Amino acid sequence: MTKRRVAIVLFNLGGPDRPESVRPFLTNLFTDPAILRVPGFVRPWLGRLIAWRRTKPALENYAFIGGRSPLLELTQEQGRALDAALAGDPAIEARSFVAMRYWHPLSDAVARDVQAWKPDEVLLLPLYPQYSTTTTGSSATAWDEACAAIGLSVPTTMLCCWHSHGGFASATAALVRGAYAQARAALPDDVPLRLLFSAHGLPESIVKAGDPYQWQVERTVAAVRRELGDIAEMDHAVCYQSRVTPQVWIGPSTEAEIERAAHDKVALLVCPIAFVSEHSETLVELDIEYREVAHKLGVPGYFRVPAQNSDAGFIAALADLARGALASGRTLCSYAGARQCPKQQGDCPHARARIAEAAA
Ligand SMILES: C=CC1=C(C)c2cc3[nH]c(cc4nc(cc5[nH]c(cc1n2)c(C)c5CCC(=O)O)C(CCC(=O)O)=C4C)c(C)c3C=C
Ligand SMILES: [Fe+2]
Ligand SMILES: [Fe+2]
Repeated sequence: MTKRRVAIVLFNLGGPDRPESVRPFLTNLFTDPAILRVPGFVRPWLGRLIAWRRTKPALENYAFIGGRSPLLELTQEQGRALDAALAGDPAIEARSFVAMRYWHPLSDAVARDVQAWKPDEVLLLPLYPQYSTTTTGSSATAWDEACAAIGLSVPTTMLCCWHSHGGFASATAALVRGAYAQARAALPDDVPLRLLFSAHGLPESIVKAGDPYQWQVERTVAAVRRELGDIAEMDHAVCYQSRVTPQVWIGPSTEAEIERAAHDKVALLVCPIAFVSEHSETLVELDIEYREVAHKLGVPGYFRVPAQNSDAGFIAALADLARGALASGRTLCSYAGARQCPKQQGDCPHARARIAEAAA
């Protein structure tokens, strides 16, 4: 039997590869219409201004981790692990390609690589479990534009979201259990421990406009808690980190939850819930900045659950998602046009479904 050649395109946000890249990376981010929702004629100017103002704090953050983001290497490693997990499949020959949204490798170069590989079909697999117009939606738009520019027209499936996938939830719960055991062993018995699920924040206006991200984050938390076994009932909260604009963002903020923990005299076990790789917002914001805040406020302990990276259970979940999407056959959820998860306020029935070939 001839195997179908499937190009799996892993979407992620991307990060600067050296200090000089920080400003152009931020400019790409803040001039994206999915991020900066102002009239088109204002966006290039305002986006550049915001990027310029953000450059100094961002440089300071990246300086803590060697002046660069580890996101590309970690995503490439996930791709290699996924290819290995799918290697025994009798029906497909899968190869992963990483397409970053705001720094290299960008969609246009990746689309050319995919075209050169001559796939029979393409699977777009965002490394964002929850759909947001600012992340998955924006990457899908960039991908389509890149394909249109070079005439790449191959049947394409997109997994729009996988917030409640069982394998993803159980792999995450296993990481939580491991970190919980270490935290408990380090704490005196009479110090309670609270599990803080910390997700990337979003301006409230974007959620009010129908973005399903926050709803899906809550679904992920519920799915992980179901898998936590005997620690499922432990005190927990969901909060949002990384606010970078003056608008109102969804809350409660992670800082506010740290203050509450100090007041309640409980230790914290922080679980990043919307990132599946380590990067500046886990390694700097969670591990350095918030740890320092917790320490200053007298929180009796501060621990962190590692991001999934290439954890075997997580990669098995990605392989299961990929197989499910490819095997599901019919197009159910066309992302052409709207660029939004089709069922805005509810669960997405199409999360594992085969999605439209934009070019068809
Ligand atoms: C309005 C600004 C931003 C929105 C909205 C936003 C949404 C969003 N982002 C992620 C995941 C990541 N963000 C990362 C970096 C990053 N994000 C913003 C701004 C917004 N993000 C900035 C300015 C930056 C750069 C870093 C900084 O200046 O602090 C990263 C990668 C970082 C790395 O080190 O590689 C990720 C990943 C999600 C999931 C999300 C909404 C759902
Ligand atoms: Fe979806
Ligand atoms: Fe972000």
